Amino acid sequence: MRDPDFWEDPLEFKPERFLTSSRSGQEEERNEQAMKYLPFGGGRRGCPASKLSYMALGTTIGMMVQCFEWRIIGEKVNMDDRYKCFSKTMAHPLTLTPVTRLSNLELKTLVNLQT
Ligand code: HEM
Repeated sequence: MRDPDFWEDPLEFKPERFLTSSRSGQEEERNEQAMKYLPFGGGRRGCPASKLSYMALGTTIGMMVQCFEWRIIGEKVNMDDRYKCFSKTMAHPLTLTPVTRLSNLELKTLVNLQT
């Protein structure tokens, strides 16, 4: 994932690196980018729910951050990784404890708004 042969500044958080131009003549660049980032697989057996998931992810992550403080064990997250089958995974699985930021009343209101 963080291989400098494939990524410029591999250790920097740069989500804009996945933005591609929609202008014609950039198809090769778009295809290359598409093969670098494959959270939903690709081709005929790629995830059929990728668009649904992208829509849900923003809300889900937003609520996780807004409603909970995520406590870790220790001072900082160990980002070492290792290969597991075909993909990389965390060498030391992350354990988090969610601590609500909201009062019970606020939580109930939020749940009611969503149903
Ligand atoms: C963040 C959420 C999700 C991720 C990261 C994800 C990722 C994946 C990946 C990597 C594959 C294998 C693709 C391949 O072999 O090339 C896959 C397949 C599949 N996913 Fe998802 N998926 C997500 C959500 C969902 C949801 C919400 C559904 C259903 C509502 C779903 C339904 C499927 C199905 C049916 C397949 C099998 C497609 C096939 O074999 O033809 N996925 N998904």
